Amino acid sequence: MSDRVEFARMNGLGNKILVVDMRGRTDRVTPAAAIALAADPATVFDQIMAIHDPKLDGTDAYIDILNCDGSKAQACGNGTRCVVQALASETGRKSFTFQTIAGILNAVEHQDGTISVDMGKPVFAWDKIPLSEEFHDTSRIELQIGPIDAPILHSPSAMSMGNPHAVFWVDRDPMTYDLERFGPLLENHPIFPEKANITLAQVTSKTSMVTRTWERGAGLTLACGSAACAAGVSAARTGRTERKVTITVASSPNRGTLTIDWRPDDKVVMTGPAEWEWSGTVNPTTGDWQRDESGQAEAATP
Ligand SMILES: N[C@@H](CCC[C@H](N)C(=O)O)C(=O)O
Repeated sequence: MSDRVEFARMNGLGNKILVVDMRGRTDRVTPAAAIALAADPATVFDQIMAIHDPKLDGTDAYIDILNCDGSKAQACGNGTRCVVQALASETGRKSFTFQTIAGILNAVEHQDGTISVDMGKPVFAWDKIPLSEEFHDTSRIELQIGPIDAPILHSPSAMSMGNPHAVFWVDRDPMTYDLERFGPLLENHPIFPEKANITLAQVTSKTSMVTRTWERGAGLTLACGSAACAAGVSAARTGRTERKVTITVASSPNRGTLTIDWRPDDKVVMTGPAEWEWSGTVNPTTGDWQRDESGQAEAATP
């Protein structure tokens, strides 16, 4: 087994993704490799999407997801779009089925280059999100930050999109809140035994919202796809919007957008772009890496 594999530096609305090709191997990208790659300014990333051989009939690949702190994640919407773009470019195929620790994901690349991922069904039960306290109604849980009589953020909607999310409803642009300060406090709050991704969501019409996310295991990122799904579903669930919304991700370059459609069959479909930046090789155990000389000119292979 070679000590190096191919990888691509990609992004989904600015969410920094490394797509690592682990097919044909039995080893894994180690947390140590992830931490080393995240510490290098040239390879700094939010999530690694490691593509493995399929484990289940009917699937195209098993995807392992690592945050930049080396922890595992159950879902990564922006990263999944990057994997689709990489594999579509390699194979010419347009639709794929992946297995992750959270379940099966179907995805398709459209004619215009955008990619739709069926992110599965949302989960609202308090012990499945999970929360550490019983809440009959998780669409508005007791949690606040700031002065007790004038909280800055309060009563988020909690849910799982495979991974845990809390969505705080705000009435002005999410960029005007000090999420860098509140994010770590909320991510690590004891109410979230497995921590949580923290999103600020401003509803701007029945079909549009603006979001910004502090990610579990990654901190302030430019975009988070599963958080956009959580915000879209939570907004519809609480009657703030319709079930199909356009989400402007406030922190992404040029305030990019994702479409979130919570379909009648309960599946959440996220649609948006993915972008290849450059390719190289990496040692999945140590994180030692090298950029392809001709990387800029190559097609988007993982
Ligand atoms: N950026 C991702 C979410 C990544 C996982 C998250 N940090 C977690 O630990 O749950 C996305 O686009 O969904």
